[in-house]
Amino acid sequence: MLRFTLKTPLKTCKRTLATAASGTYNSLDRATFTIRDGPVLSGRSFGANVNVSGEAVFSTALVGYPESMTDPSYRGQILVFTQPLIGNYGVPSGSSRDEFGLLKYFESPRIQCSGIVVSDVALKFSHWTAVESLSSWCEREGCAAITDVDTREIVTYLREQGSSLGRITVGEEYDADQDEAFFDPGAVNLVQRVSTTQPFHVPSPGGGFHVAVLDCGVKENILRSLVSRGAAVTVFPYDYPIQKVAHHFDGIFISNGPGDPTHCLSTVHNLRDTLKTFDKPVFGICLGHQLLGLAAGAKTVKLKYGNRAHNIPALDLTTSKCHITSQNHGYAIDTTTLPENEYAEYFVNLNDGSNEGIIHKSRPIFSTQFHPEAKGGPQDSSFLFDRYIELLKEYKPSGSVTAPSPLLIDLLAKERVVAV
Ligand SMILES: NC(=O)CC[C@H](N)C(=O)O
Repeated sequence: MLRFTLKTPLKTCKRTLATAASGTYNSLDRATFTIRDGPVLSGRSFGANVNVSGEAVFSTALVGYPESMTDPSYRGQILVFTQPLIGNYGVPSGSSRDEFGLLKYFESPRIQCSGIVVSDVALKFSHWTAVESLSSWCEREGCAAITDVDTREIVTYLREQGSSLGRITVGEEYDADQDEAFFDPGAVNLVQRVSTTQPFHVPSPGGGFHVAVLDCGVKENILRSLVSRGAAVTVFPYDYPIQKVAHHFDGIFISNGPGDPTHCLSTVHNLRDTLKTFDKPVFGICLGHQLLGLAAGAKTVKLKYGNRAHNIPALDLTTSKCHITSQNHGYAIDTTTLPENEYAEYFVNLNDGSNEGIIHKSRPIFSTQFHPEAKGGPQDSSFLFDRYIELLKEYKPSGSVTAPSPLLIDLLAKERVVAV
């Protein structure tokens, strides 16, 4: 007979009563999840004692809640998980760093979404990396969290009605008069809230390349994907006039980030200016892809309810190979507006036909709507980072020195400098 011994004992969050073992949450405060002009669901609060509102979005990913919740692209959103049981492997340490000095488990130093909605929170957790429960993490970080609601009803509604605003209210009953209290993250520039406020530098051991990263809310694993492959990065605020320094670098990278890309018109302007003369490799991911598209002259559209999952098929139109990809976006490039003389569609989404990438017809410039850094997985498309590194090599003049000078780099911060 097979016998399991748990190496890590099951731990229990502090508010658990005996009833939690039988799957009820009577020990938790009452809470309400409300969709504007939509369903109102009663549940139990297991996070911070705060009322929040924002865009209600759903993710069908089965794993990766710590990574998703710390991904700056989720800023201003209430994340509904379709995976019914969330929290069972707890939360890893937010201060652990890897060999590059980057956050080992989180995608940024804090929880970025405003709230989370789950069907069945696991009040007991077990994992060798876990240091606390999902509940205590949410409580400590000020993230609202509601459980014991039917997430199938929410997702059915969002898929039919499209993107909607939602609210989590703790303790009190829903009050229809508060409708004006719904915060619409699409109406504001969220990138300025998550971008570093000063340039910072992450060296790469043995790195022969130096890439300028435009930080619109960059994930740690994007930086790791670059520095682990030999490209040191200097990360600039999203609206930094990159055209003034681009010639010092071997390539430019444009990061992911929250909200509507048309709020970042200064970045679009700077990129357009840079691309007039910068003839080295450029790579963009998600918001970075959309900003590259806008700089190229294309337009972006808001999708009905977006794509958030870890198993979305994207077809590479240059090879006819399909890759399973990780995604988190609500906007997309309208390929009918892409200037055909310069750019071609690179990848297309096999579920809904939306654009998943663009590629320049004669220059080393490409971008993807999906996430090749994929944290959480799958890592099928990580080869795009290898391709970018190959391009950096190909376009680096032989004998050229990686700049700016080490002296200037020493003066820069070593990690992102966040607005308080
Ligand atoms: N992950 C991202 O970079 C998201 C891009 C953009 N905010 C969108 O929702 O489409």
